[in-house]
Amino acid sequence: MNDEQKQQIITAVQQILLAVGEDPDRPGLVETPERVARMYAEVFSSLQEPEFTNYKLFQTDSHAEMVLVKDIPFYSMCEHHLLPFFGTAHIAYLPTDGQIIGLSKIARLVDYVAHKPNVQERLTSQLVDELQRILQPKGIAVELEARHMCMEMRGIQKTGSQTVTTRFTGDLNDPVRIAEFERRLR
Ligand SMILES: Nc1nc2c(ncn2[C@@H]2O[C@H](COP(=O)(O)OP(=O)(O)OP(=O)(O)O)[C@@H](O)[C@H]2O)c(=O)[nH]1
Ligand SMILES: [Zn+2]
Repeated sequence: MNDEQKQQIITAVQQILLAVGEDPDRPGLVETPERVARMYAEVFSSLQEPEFTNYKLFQTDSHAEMVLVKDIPFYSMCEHHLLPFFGTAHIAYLPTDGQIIGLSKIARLVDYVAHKPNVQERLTSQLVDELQRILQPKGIAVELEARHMCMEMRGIQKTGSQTVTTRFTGDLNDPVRIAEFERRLR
């Protein structure tokens, strides 16, 4: 995020503080707009990166079984209220011809798709689309479990409710494979 973008956020936050009835000049708040600008630069960092490129692929002899990385924590911002939604991502794929990805890069991909305004369904789809582009695996399974602050601290106020989204593709879009994936998650 460049200085001009940061200044636009600072001005906007000052206006919001005024509009909600606060005094943006009181000591506790004078630095807040700049802090919020730095915070948005961080939580929306992917808007400045048009493509996820930070990954490495490796070749194994012939690993063809399901690779599952589960319980990857993520934090995102709901695009309807700009409030956090957060939880865990579980990601599995079936390698094609032994082609695998560094495990940490799967977690980095989760951060990449999470660091922009989103809805949980699109976050789920984007993970699948990116893995397909990067790995061309024989199949992909993605499950996200998340709590939405827009449903908990306001509005309907359903504290602790969880939203679960899934998407399965290729050879993992099969009842036996899905059951195996779900069994490994529990
Ligand atoms: N499908 C989906 N909906 C979401 C997500 N995050 C927030 N929402 C919903 O987006 C909807 C926005 O509805 P609106 O009626 O426009 O907004 P609202 O008046 O603030 O709605 P309430 O939350 O019901 O008070 C709400 O039902 C939210 O629960 C998400 O990730 N996926
Ligand atoms: Zn919301």
